[in-house]
Amino acid sequence: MTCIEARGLRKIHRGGKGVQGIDLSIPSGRIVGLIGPNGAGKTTTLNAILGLVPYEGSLKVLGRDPWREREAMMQDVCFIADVALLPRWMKVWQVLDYVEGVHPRFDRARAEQFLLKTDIQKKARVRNLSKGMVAQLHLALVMAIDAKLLVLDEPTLGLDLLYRREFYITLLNDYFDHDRTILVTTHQIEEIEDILTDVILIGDGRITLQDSMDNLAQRFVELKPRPDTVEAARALRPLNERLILGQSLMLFDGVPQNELAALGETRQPKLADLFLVLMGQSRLNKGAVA
Ligand SMILES: Nc1ncnc2c1ncn2[C@@H]1O[C@H](COP(=O)(O)OP(=O)(O)OP(=O)(O)O)[C@@H](O)[C@H]1O
Repeated sequence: MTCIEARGLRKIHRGGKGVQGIDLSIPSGRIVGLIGPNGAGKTTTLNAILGLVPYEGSLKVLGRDPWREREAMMQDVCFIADVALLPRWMKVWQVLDYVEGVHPRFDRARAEQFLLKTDIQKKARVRNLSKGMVAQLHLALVMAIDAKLLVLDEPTLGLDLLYRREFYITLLNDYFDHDRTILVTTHQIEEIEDILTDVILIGDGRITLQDSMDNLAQRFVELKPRPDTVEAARALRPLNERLILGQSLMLFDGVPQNELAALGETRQPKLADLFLVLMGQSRLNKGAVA
């Protein structure tokens, strides 16, 4: 089943920036990273998916139109924004009471069970919790909601490395299953690349790449050619070549791995390196057109 389907999705803000007409197809049961530089259009895309802004084009989330059927759609959707905003004056047990009161799919016992694994006291006020604890509390609330789609916009912003790691591990172990879909944006690509099943790269409101991590691993190969094979490797038209300590490192798209292995050392590129090359290229192409 398809979780999110967009055709020609367009949301232009005053000033001309925004999302310039994108196609998306996200099947259920995937963990998808929406990745792009500052101002790329990630939050605008998420806002359209969450039915928070009107848009042009067609968009279906869990079979519904988010703008016209937001209330029904949100019964199956959960969202964590980049700032874990919880009322600072509330005590933790009051937060639990509140969510229990407003969300039909909230399992309070499950949230409390999760909180037991943290240092968060139920009688503590939100304002006295550390940033990491607020994120843990937020996560406890979200994980106790039986949603089909979880949308996370920079969920670990401002957290230290330990909290960030714990956040994703908990999410994977205690929340994700194959009926659920997670859509996450983050600038910390290295930290999520191992948990993603799919990647969407977005830049200047346009999609540069949309593929599964498995396909990316097949498609893209990094090669450190031997000195005597550098020219032969260049003839295979790498997407990019850079020098590391005087040695050439090339990135290829769609050249068979065994062909490249004959020319030197090959490895799978890190998502962050792929991002830098593809985003750099889309900027260069834009420059060429302009
Ligand atoms: N309400 C608005 N009015 C005018 N321009 C806006 C508005 N919201 C966003 N923009 C512009 O649209 C573009 C996309 O913004 P968006 O917030 O979607 O990017 P983003 O990829 O989430 O960026 P970041 O990683 O910095 O959060 C940016 O150039 C931004 O300045």
